[in-house]
Amino acid sequence: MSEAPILEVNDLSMVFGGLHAVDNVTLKINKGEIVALIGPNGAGKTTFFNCVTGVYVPTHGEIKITTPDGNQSVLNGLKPNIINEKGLARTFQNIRLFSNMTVLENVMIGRHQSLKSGILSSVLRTKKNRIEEQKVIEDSYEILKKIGLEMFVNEVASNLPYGAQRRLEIARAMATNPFLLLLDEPAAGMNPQETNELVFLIQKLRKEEDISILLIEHDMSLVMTLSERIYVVDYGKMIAEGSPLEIKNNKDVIKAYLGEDIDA
Ligand SMILES: Nc1ncnc2c1ncn2[C@@H]1O[C@H](COP(=O)(O)OP(=O)(O)OP(=O)(O)O)[C@@H](O)[C@H]1O
Repeated sequence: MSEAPILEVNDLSMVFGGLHAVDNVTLKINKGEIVALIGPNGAGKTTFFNCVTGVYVPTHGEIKITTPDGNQSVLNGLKPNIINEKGLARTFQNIRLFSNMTVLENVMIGRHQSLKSGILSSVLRTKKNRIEEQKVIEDSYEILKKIGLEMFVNEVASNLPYGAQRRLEIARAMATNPFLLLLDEPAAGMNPQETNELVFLIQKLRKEEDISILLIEHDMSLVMTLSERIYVVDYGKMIAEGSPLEIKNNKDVIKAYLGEDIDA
């Protein structure tokens, strides 16, 4: 019997006033896949992410996950922190780091949710709390090593080169121990070398950390290189789904992108 998809979104709609930002979208992600969600500006991609990660409660539809231990749950109506605890982590279109904190501290914030000590033991600095805090520091450093940012460990986040700041966001998301990572335009603003490093990093995370990835991206070369499957939305509606080759040759997609460069 084949495994259940780790994410299954059925007939999802999000209506703002009269605007159908997401209109009856169905999408699934299987374990270990790298999947892209693409579409012209304003097509509804970020709104879709916001529904899946609990920022918005969808107007209609169901969002269901199957965790690596086989537990299924419906995410509709859950708060973002609860969805994060269930194993979905995301990054945002615009960098959202704690810019005055160090690189390590930014990752530790993501990691802290795994702390089991209560507030009282944190205040009293009990032995259990001190041990957990040390573990958070060690785990956070290990994550920075995996992402290739350990050389910046004590640097203030805002001092990092742009591409490294974007990777730090991924590190912070990874600190919450996700099985599914949602990346919203991870290559936005990157130069070609930073984009190449990002491609390598995403492939490495999938391979070594046993996670799946759903990404929104306008850089078609990156999308075509990384994705096994691509979903295309336009005006909130799903207009195509397929392999990179199928999507490249799809007439509806070419029409939606008319005037935009979809050559890999
Ligand atoms: N909170 C909101 N209230 C009202 N309208 C919204 C809201 N959020 C998004 N929209 C509208 O929904 C539509 C889809 O926006 P969304 O940001 O999801 O598109 P997108 O595909 O991510 O675009 P881009 O590629 O430019 O980031 C747009 O018309 C946008 O103006």
